[in-house]
Amino acid sequence: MDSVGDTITLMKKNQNSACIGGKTSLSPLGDSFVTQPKPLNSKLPTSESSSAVNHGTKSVLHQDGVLKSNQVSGFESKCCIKNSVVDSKICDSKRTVGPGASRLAQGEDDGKLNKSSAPQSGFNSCPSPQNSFHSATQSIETKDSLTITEASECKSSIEKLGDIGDVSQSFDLVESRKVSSNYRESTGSDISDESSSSSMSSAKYKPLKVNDARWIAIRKAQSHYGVLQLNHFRLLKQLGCGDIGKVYLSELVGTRTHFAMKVMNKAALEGRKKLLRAQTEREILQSLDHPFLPTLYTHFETENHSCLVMEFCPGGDLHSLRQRQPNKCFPEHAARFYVAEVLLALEYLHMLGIIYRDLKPENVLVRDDGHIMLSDFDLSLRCAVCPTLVKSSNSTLASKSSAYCAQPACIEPPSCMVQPVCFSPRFLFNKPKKAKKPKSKNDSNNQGCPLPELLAEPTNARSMSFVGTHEYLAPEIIKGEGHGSAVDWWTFGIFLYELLFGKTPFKGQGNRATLFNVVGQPLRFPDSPPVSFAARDLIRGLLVKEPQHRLAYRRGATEIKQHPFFQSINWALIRCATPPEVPRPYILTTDPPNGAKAPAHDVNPPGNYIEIDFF
Ligand SMILES: Nc1ncnc2c1ncn2[C@@H]1O[C@H](COP(=O)(O)OP(=O)(O)OP(=O)(O)O)[C@@H](O)[C@H]1O
Repeated sequence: MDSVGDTITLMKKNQNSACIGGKTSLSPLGDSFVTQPKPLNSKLPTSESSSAVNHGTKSVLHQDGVLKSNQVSGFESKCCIKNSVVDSKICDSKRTVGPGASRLAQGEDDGKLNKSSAPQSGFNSCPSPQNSFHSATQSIETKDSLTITEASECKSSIEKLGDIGDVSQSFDLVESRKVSSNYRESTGSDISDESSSSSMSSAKYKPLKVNDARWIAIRKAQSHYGVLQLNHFRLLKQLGCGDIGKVYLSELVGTRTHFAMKVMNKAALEGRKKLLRAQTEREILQSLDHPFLPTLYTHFETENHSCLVMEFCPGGDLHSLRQRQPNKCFPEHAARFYVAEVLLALEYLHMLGIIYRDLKPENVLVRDDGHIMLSDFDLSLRCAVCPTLVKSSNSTLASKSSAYCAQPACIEPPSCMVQPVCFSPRFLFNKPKKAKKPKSKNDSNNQGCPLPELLAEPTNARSMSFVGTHEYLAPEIIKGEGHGSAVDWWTFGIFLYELLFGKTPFKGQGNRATLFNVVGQPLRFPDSPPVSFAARDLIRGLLVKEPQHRLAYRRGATEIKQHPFFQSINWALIRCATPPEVPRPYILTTDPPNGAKAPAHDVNPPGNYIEIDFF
């Protein structure tokens, strides 16, 4: 095996062929606490597909990441998918605010919000909400350190997935863990040792991945090679460029399984004080197991780079997809579909104590089956969350005063960190003892058994960080008041607004004006396109400036799910719903020009390569 080192070899576009398409085979995940839908597709990857190595073929990459090959004559060196979709994000201008990103007015407007450019006079001269901006600037100035502080103060609600030393052993365990994988271990720390990174992201508690062909391929490769490294992957194409790394379409050599590999330069990260962010992102990714969230298949370090190997989404992002809609707006049914899936992803994240903080169409990727994947966790905040019974099965509020879970209060008992799937039975069978009330007519009609309602949201978490995207920033972030999970519901409202109207509601001439509008301007709807009352009502509920009065503040995602806008959504079966648009298959021709068949273990098969330097 050749060591790639700091220079990574990027295969020429027309050398390997991969085409993405096919039908979904998403695994099931219980809908919050209430439903456990049947697996959508339990048959899944065939050994036939995962072992296929065909040179001189035209290949179709299916949902499970495996190339299904059809013999074709000659070569095809075309990309039949909207290349523009995939390429359109490469190094595009970003809307994200964060350390090192274009925070507030950095580089835009007059730059007065920047620490070094005497910001306060600009803010102090403004009426009403302006004083709040003053504190926003303070937040900005201390952002990096605050982020570190909040990270170390918050005990992680995310399991710390230990490295698995024995590869073959861990591979064997995949099946047997199907049954016992209903909960995650809690950890007392959310900061792992940077030096302890390994190429193994644990499948320990990822029941959805058991039959995933990509997962199986990674496991097999790990048992064959030991720790996976950069040279076990062939980089086929740059998919995008983020604030802390570049993302490449890559192939696990000899397997024809494809991944999105995020490559980050460690020195650059360190220089820009972003090591912690990168680490947070990796740890969050490791903990996820949800149909609408990315899977981290493995991660590894080279001398200079840190690499995350994730699920590849060939459909581009919702921002690009919206640009291609008539009038650059999604029809209401399409918007409903996308926001509903995003809602489930956010709900799951909140249950894990993760506040996402960077929702925007650019971060919602489209899988080849048309369902979504929420990506990009480097701005997310982790904190503890304690599931709280809001409404018992007899429809009574368990306790108004204890209906919300304050972040610090939950750190102590490790039992706080239970998997959502454990909630339902636990509360169903341990109803709070209450004096029995005589049954009303309505109660008896109710079959006596409405499902209990739980709140598992870091609602009361208090972060002072100034992160997000200007047009999407919640007022409490701008005002520097401290924020919890309600910021995600604000951004959710902006997100729905943008999908429906093709623009965000508070956008000003520049970033600074936008921030003033968010804090001080009332919400307005354009006259066109016509949007239903229910949609506008939902947006109004979400875009309430005071987080305490915002929809979902009290009862979390459940409140939003119950809104009439989502009346037609079957939450438990949304993964079976037909997406508004399924991306056309993605084809890359990947055949070596001489038709030579590369051995499965050959990490540098013959052919032309482009050598590129990162950063
Ligand atoms: N799993 C994936 N499948 C396909 N494309 C991806 C995937 N992940 C990322 N990309 C592409 O790479 C781009 C960069 O992604 P990345 O998450 O590094 O940065 P970002 O979304 O721009 O945000 P940030 O800079 O804050 O990290 C994305 O915009 C997207 O186009």
